[in-house]
Amino acid sequence: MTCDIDFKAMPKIELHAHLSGSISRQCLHEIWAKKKAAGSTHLEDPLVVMPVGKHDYDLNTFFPLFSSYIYHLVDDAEALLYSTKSVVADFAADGVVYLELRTTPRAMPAAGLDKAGYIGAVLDALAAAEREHPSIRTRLILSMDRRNTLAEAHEAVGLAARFRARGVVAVDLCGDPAKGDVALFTPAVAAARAAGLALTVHFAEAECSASDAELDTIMAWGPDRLGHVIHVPERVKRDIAGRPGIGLELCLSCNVHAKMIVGSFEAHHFGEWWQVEGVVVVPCTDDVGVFGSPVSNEWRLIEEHFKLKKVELFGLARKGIDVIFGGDEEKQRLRKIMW
Ligand SMILES: CNc1ncnc2c1ncn2[C@@H]1O[C@H](COP(=O)(O)O)[C@@H](O)[C@H]1O
Repeated sequence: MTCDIDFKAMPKIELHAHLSGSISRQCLHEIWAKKKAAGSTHLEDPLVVMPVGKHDYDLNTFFPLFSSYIYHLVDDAEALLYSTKSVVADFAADGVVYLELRTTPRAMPAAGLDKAGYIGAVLDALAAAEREHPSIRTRLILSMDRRNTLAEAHEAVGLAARFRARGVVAVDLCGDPAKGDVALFTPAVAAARAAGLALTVHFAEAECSASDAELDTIMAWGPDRLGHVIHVPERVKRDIAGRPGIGLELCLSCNVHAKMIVGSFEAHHFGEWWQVEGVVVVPCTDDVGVFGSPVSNEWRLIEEHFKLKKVELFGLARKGIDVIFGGDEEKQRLRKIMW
């Protein structure tokens, strides 16, 4: 028997959403159609490149979507503004009342935007979207990419510090888990901490990124939140559970569709973590534009596969407020909205 919750109407928070991966195919198509009509793109229609209903991207086919397609399509200020506003509108329509988007600073030479210009434009778009959708508040996290050099990582941290007053709250480490050595980023993480920024890190996403050395390095950074948290040995699980207040951003549909876990939803480690004392589990979408499951559907899947009762679902959703990076005032606003 299922409970009768309207998961779309339920006020929700979303803390792990990559901007470029959250753009809907329809929005990408609209951007493409406009460019095509103006004769300014030779790219194929996104609805051909990423057919509607196709969500089975694995880690080998997923990352190239950005470098070989989406970044070439969303490559100017107009497309960036349009797509960012569309992402926020989609989350707001899905009942999200607080959204932390994350993005990797990237220059857009065709638009004359350097990395700072890119972040400024994203923040402008978030502010405009909030004016159009007053139910939702947004913050921005800047991602360091595992393929970055240390200098590039420092640049991302510097931008995060520079744009703090405009709503950048944290830094993230993301990117292809098969690439890079996270130990390289320790000085950049220290700089982020010194600047008062929060820290969230993609953690044990793939077997190849779950070596003892990598997990120990990341845990030594003292992350506020961890993303994915899949290939975690018992020893490290105990370490996580021994850090009260740590947030776990778990992305069920992403992990299932990308075959990052063995088995389907009922095998997801959400089932293992959601009741662990002190740990705050927050269901997130990761890349709703690619994996196609809005956060309302992630909650529905949780209800379906883990049989949480209504009071448990609402309690879990509200608990997520404790681990947002948006500050006390925002937490208070959310506690009023979320029962
Ligand atoms: C399987 N889940 C994931 N694991 C690791 N990194 C991911 C990711 N999903 C997205 N990204 C990272 O986010 C970038 C796209 O958004 P932005 O251009 O930054 O807005 C991707 O290039 C990748 O580095």
